[in-house]
Amino acid sequence: MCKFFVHSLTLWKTFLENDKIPVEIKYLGGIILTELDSLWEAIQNSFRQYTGQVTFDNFIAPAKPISLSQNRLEIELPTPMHRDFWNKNLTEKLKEYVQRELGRPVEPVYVLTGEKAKSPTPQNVTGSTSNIPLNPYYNFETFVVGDGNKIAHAAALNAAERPGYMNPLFIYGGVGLGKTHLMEAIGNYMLKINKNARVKYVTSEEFTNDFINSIQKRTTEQFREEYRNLDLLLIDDIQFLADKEGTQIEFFNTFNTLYDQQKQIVLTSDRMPREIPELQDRLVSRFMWGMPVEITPPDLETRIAILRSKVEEDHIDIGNDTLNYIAGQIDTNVRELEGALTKVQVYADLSNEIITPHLASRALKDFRHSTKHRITVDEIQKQVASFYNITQADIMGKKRVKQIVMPRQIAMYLTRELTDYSLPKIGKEFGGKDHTTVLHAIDKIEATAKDDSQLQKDIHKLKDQLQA
Ligand SMILES: Nc1ncnc2c1ncn2[C@@H]1O[C@H](COP(=O)(O)OP(=O)(O)OP(=O)(O)O)[C@@H](O)[C@H]1O
Repeated sequence: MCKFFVHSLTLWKTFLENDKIPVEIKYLGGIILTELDSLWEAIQNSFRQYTGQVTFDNFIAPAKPISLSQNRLEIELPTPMHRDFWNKNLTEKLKEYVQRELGRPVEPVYVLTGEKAKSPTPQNVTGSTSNIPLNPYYNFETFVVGDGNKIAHAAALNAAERPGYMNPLFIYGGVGLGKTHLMEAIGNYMLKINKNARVKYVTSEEFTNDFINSIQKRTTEQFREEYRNLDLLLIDDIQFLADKEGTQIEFFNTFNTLYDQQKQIVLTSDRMPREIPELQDRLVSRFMWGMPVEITPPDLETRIAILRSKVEEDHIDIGNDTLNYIAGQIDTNVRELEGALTKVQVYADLSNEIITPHLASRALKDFRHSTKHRITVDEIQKQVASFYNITQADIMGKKRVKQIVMPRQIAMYLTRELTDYSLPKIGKEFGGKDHTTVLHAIDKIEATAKDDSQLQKDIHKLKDQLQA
């Protein structure tokens, strides 16, 4: 980079900072990336893993970051419905991702195109000690009970009414099926009964960050004080503790302290405790002490009931025939179902038409295509494991025997082929392996398959099964 250019950048940076807009500028092969650009790119990548394609295309892609200051991120959205959707479904994840990227909490502010920013509306819950405030919408009243979630719902209600009785409550299941909703419902219930209840909701990544920060700042005593004096500890996505040995030890001690005091612990995960790779046996066994409960995808009737409850709540005028149509199109997960409903509303609003099944079919015309091809790493691992008669834990573990190494490499290869995961992300999903291990696995399978017709057939069969 020439001297003059560096000087100009420095001046520009100084100018922006003096104007109280701290902006980090990076020069990447001819493109100037501000802190905001690179932050937004990282956030979009995280959302890509979290939501389905439809939600991403319709709600995340149209959002534009406008400015970033010490504690405020301004985002422009095209319609009020987009703002509602972000408020209801994406804000907490956004805050979590920003905190992870910047290492500081930032409050998002949504601005509609052509509208000036209003002050942020933090949703803090009185009495909660959480870093992440509970979402007041996630309560038992708004949770629709159906076949796939009735046991989990009953167990969650029981944990809320009789804390410590069934401990821990471990809720597991696929993406967007209501695990966080149920978990936070327990917290909201407890705070309704007693507004001074000490409730803490964090993701396992945040627990890890808090722990690491406390070591760095020499405040582990404070950390322990905070996590071990609670009435209710809610930890979301516990599977991400997988390869974090030190954090697992700390969590083990936190768990024991709360458990001994009969304080309720609620954990969610995308899989059963024993299927979480590299989770210490003593944690696996503790997670099984209470009652692991699964949430499975909702059947058609439950999906229709969920849509009805959403439109009633938001006072939206949509006929049952349209709701039935939407519910028939989306059988992936409830987050996608909500996304589809909002998409139909936005479409009707923009085209100034009333909502009918025909309009819904136009609005959702790309939906089937985009959801059908969304395959998860979990599905790939399970499918490959059962194909080769080994377990998912073998696929994610470290055993070097031949019967396991090859299927593991095939699973990594298929993940690269069938998802948009990066090499480091694949490594993480396979029990915290390095990206070079993943690259080696992919190269190995590609090279072997060239001359091995049986391997080619196996890969084809697996792909067909996964895409069916
Ligand atoms: N049974 C239900 N009734 C009403 N709303 C539901 C139900 N199940 C899920 N939802 C809604 O679907 C959306 C996704 O749910 P939630 O975030 O709890 O899923 P999750 O299982 O935690 O997903 P992830 O694994 O991606 O974190 C939320 O807006 C939630 O309110």
